[in-house]
Amino acid sequence: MDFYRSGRSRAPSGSSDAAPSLTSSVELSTSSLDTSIQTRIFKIIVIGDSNVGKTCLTFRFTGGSFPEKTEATIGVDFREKAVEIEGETIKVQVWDTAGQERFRKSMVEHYYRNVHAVVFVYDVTKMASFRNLQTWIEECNGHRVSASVPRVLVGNKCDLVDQIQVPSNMALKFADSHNMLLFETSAKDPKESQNVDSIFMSLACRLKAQRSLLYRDVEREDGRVRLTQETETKTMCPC
Ligand SMILES: Nc1nc2c(ncn2[C@@H]2O[C@H](COP(=O)(O)OP(=O)(O)OP(=O)(O)O)[C@@H](O)[C@H]2O)c(=O)[nH]1
Ligand SMILES: [Mg+2]
Repeated sequence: MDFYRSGRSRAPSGSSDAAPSLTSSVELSTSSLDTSIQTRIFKIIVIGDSNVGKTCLTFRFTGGSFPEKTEATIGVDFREKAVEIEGETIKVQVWDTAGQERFRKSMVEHYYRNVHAVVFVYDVTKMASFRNLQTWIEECNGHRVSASVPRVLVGNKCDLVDQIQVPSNMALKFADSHNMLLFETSAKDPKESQNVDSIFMSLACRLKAQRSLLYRDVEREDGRVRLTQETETKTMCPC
């Protein structure tokens, strides 16, 4: 699994296609070293039926508020947030995908390419959105997303307590059977904002712990450096 790093001249709109993987040995000038190893980027996609609240959840995490008004997402919207984990600043790049088939079909390949983690969302007040999770999971599996890519399940709109259709124990059973953590939350309720944050933070922590690219053996010669990439498993995480 490769992790993107910012400072390598790729905007979110460049998508994973434009984001070349790091090779095992990279030569950079000293001046570009600072920017190239500054920030790792984790690509997290948010998937689920239209209207379940994907845009609102990603907005809550990256912007800290609930959007007054949303429209159906067309293609994908990118939102980013820099988070600090164990002293390392990591950029969480959230791909807010479209739930409507007609707005997503040309983009699906891009969603799954080089994805680092997947957030499946359903609406706790709409049983159909929960039942459809199976289809979303099949789509994800159909795009050869590795089993090592962490996945979580999110039941949104818990503030609508009188309208809940999906019981927690049913959701928990489903999550367990797919080896996912379950978060029940609300993008709308400000008291739930920490819970929304923890969806993405738990993934970022897992990704950081799972595999870490380390740069070692920095050789400085005539203002140039050689970086050697290593992969290491880490277990420490503050989350
Ligand atoms: N009560 C309540 N409403 C919510 C919550 N989250 C989202 N909504 C509302 O649900 C509707 C759909 O939200 P979006 O975030 O646009 O849904 P989406 O999943 O992004 O939809 P697509 O872009 O079409 O896939 C909007 O009217 C939101 O205001 C929530 O936590 N509670
Ligand atoms: Mg949306």
